[in-house]
Amino acid sequence: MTAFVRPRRSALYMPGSNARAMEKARTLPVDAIIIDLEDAVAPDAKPQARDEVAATLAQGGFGPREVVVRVNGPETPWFEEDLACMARASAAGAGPDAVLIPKVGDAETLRLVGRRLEALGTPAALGVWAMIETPIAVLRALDIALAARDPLTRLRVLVLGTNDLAKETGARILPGRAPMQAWLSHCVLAARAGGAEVLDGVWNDFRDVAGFASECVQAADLGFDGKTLIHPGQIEPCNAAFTPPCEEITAARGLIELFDRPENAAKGVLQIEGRMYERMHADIARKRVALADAIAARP
Ligand SMILES: CC(C)(COP(=O)(O)OP(=O)(O)OC[C@H]1O[C@@H](n2cnc3c(N)ncnc32)[C@H](O)[C@@H]1OP(=O)(O)O)[C@@H](O)C(=O)NCCC(=O)NCCSC(=O)C[C@H](O)C(=O)O
Ligand SMILES: [Mg+2]
Repeated sequence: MTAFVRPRRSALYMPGSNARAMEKARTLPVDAIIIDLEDAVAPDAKPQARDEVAATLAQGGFGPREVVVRVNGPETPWFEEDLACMARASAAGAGPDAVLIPKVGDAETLRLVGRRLEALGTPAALGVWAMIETPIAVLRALDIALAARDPLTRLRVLVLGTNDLAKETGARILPGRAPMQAWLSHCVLAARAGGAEVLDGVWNDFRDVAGFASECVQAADLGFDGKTLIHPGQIEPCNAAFTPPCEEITAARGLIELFDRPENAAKGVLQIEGRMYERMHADIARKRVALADAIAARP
């Protein structure tokens, strides 16, 4: 049986106070949208934005796009009502697919969120994503990611917050991201160890499409499942970088077929045109084919 694959190549943030952006999101070729109630919404506008987001969710119309709402953090005065509002929407069948918790500092925070969701009677379909965007979160990334194994936490995806990381550490945001590469790779490793997916941070200079495209390729090379975005102009280069190329998928199907042949049933290793392939390469090929098929099945 093939596991269900949900492409998360591109996840576009938009302020929960921007009705035009949320309307536009219904037509954009993006895999996920992240409606923000945290940093993109000014403190005085938060209660109204929360109501508008609930109304937008009730209208629906997002099709296959995964819908995520970034709530304010547990230490803020808005958290309880943000979470309660999403729990009510979810119970009414009009909730997001997940809530994104900002500035998660430890696994206990995720258990606290899980317990609140349970207490609010939130359907199990509502998942949790966690932002890794503080020095302590990067240092504890493994512990946080391992929380994905505890069903109480509902944790599915880690999301890097590279702007907050730059703010907290003093590291510069440079092309190629040398100052942050070790942290990025550490978070990818942690996510894989815990069984969560992991999305890269945003590229702020949204008019620089070439620079953005090369950062997407870097993120895919590092092992991220996708990247978070701030502008619709970033969607297509991002999807392109995280979509397995046709030639790769043709070769992957060939490799799977070769290992599946009866005459190769007892073989652990094959050579094709001077290159070694083990069964682990067929496993990688199966994953890539499953992702490509899931992308191709999108409307
Ligand atoms: C950055 C922006 C403020 C720029 O907006 P704008 O000046 O309106 O751009 P354009 O004129 O080029 O927009 C063209 C059309 O596209 C629509 N649009 C723009 N952005 C979005 C969007 N994000 N989602 C959906 N639609 C969008 C405009 O409405 C225009 O449409 P039309 O009317 O048809 O012409 C803006 O892009 C923006 O607000 N971006 C998101 C900002 C945000 O959410 N920031 C918070 C998350 S990022 C973060 O916090 C990262 C993390 O926590 C960390 O620490 O790193
Ligand atoms: Mg942030």
